[in-house]
Amino acid sequence: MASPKRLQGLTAATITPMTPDGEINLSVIGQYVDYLVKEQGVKNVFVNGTTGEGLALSTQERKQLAEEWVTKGKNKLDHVIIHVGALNLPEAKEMAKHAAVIGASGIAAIAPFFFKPTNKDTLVAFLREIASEAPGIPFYYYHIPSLTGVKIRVEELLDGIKEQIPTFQGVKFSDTDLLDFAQCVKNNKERFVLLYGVDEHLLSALAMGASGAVGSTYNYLGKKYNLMLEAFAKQDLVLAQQHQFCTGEFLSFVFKLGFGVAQTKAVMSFTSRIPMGPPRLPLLSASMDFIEKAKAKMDSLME
Ligand SMILES: CC(=O)N[C@H](C=O)[C@@H](O)[C@H](O)[C@H](O)CO
Ligand SMILES: CC(=O)C(=O)O
Repeated sequence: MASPKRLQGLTAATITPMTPDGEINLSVIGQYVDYLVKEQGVKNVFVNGTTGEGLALSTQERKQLAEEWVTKGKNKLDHVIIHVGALNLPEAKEMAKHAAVIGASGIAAIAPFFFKPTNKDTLVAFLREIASEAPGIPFYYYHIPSLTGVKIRVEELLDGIKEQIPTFQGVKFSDTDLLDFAQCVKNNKERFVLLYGVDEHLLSALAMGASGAVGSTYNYLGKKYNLMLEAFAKQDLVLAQQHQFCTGEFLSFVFKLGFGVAQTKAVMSFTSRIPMGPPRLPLLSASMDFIEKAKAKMDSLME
């Protein structure tokens, strides 16, 4: 699926569907692809990331999911990016190689977060080992310091990275440091794709020059966010704000109830009517109370 087109617009960070007893459920992924494309207008996916509980899955499960997304996305999706980050290099490399073999459009990796890289050079050395297993497809760095604890600034990381990692293509920037993000855009807009990953702040990142966005809420609010991207492209800031405020109202509401990957699975289940199943421990399923309230709020906003 090597796509000549540069990644832009919205990318859904996919949820990993599970059966009621906690096995990965590959059988609904075909339906999931159709839902994203037809109902949300989202044609790019980021598989096995945070939302996909990638770090709670075995390597075998991650490879099966990657294959299913690539297979079912053929001729429907523009980009299938596989997150291959792991705490150990051998498995990360194995998944990178596998992603290339099955025809993924790109790979991404987070920084390892148990033994952490303490400086830019060790992080680049780690990422380079992974990227070199998939020399024919783009590599993206997934920056999510709130979860990895690795706070090396992306501005610094990008300086000279192409010389070290020839397939380096961009960053999924899941942080609220918009100064760091702006510096990345300023220094690299022509060379790299800079994807913003905090959905509720996307409009601010667009103002800073983001190339696109990767996030969990584009699974079920993609249509709204696409309207926002359109309004922004037409320089209709007032309309763009209205769309950001609408999705923001939903998120602000669910944040107060307690919101994370488990709740995202529940919201996607009632929005798409595709059963996403429970999350895997240590995450716990969303409560019935959460589901009822979140659904009522969604219905009131989308009518
Ligand atoms: C921590 C986390 O999961 N971040 C996601 C992507 O990076 C976002 O898409 C959020 O889920 C979203 O912005 C809602 O807070
Ligand atoms: C949100 C996001 O991009 C991820 O789940 O990895």
